[in-house]
Amino acid sequence: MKPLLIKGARPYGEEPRDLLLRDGLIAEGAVDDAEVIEADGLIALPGFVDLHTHLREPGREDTETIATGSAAAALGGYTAVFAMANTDPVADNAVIVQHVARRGREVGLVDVHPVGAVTVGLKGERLAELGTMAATGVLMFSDDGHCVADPLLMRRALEYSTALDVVIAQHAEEPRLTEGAQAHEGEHAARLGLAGWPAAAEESIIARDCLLARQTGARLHVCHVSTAGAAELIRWAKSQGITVSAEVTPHHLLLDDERLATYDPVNKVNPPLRTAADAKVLREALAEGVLDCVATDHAPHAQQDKDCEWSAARPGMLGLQTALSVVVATMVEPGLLDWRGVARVMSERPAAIAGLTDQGRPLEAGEPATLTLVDPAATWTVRGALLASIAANTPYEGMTLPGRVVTTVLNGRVTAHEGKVLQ
Ligand SMILES: NC(=O)N[C@@H](CC(=O)O)C(=O)O
Repeated sequence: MKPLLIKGARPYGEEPRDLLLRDGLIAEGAVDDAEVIEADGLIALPGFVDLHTHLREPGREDTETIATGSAAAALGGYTAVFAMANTDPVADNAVIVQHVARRGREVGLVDVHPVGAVTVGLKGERLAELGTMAATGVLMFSDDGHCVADPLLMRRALEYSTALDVVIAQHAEEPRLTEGAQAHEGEHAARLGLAGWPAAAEESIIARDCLLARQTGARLHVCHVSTAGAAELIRWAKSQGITVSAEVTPHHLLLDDERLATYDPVNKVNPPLRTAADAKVLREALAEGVLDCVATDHAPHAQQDKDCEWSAARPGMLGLQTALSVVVATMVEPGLLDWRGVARVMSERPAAIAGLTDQGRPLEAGEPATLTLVDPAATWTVRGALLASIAANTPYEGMTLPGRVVTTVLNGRVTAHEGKVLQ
């Protein structure tokens, strides 16, 4: 691999500096034979880490594969993704998680970390073999798409996780409170006659799980926090020294339940789009560090599962290629985060939460050459059909968003450059 010289990029948006990438690392000094990327005006950040991606393989390769999802990730500036376990078959055993990891390595565009299921078949009845999966390198377990609703099962999972030194990521949704739920329980759902998904369904599980994390000393991670009350609970738990971390999705930062008026199922997602007041609190909580990181919850769905009546549509939205731009629009442009802050919420914190040691590293000599170049001045118009995912269910269709990922580098190798994936 030839050395690569990135000329004039601004690490973390600060003073321009040349970055020499050699043998997979950021190096000191200069070389004559380096390939050059002119990066005047571009911002260099550590490669993004997504703790919450649905890659759909095995089982729904008609909507996404590990190859197409990895391409979308690289184009979105990501260098590592955590692939959720709600595949078919479910990733609840060593064979499936090893298969996902191996396919990720074969594709080679992004580090693919399989998430193991907490319970067998995501059924919430008995624990999956967490230890066997952890022995293959699984760092995070989640029944995402489903809540581990049984408090005793959740307690046991947290207890095992401490011995295995892994994270349990909870999809916080008390199922009895969301039976038949279609949208955030509030004014807009009421007007459309859609059954409500109350904030308390999310918040009651978060409160319970924080108490269980305190009891067990485990590392609890809360997926896709979507309400103001949930952010308050996380704030309280952290103030008590409970080891809890939390993510927020780009769509919950930008969009709200006024979108329901369109009656377009592209806006159907789990947890649902909440109120504008919730979104504002989430942005502030992310800026403050109460919420640790941004995670996409990239959830590709087939056209027939989205272009149908609301109640029949599957919940979920694409997110990998639009995440950075939505973070720029919601956090950077309003002055809530600077580029150091973007590095924190998109890369450093998610890497630390999962326990990755080769991602989210400082842009300094001797560190892995794993980084993303962003053009802060560019804008682009989102077209679902042009995204790398097989599915096209983006809620940002036709929107012009600020900030564009120009180049992604994983261990010294360019994986995406100017909108093209480089294998
Ligand atoms: N987040 C979503 O809206 N969808 C997720 C699973 C889920 O959480 O329902 C999916 O896998 O499609």
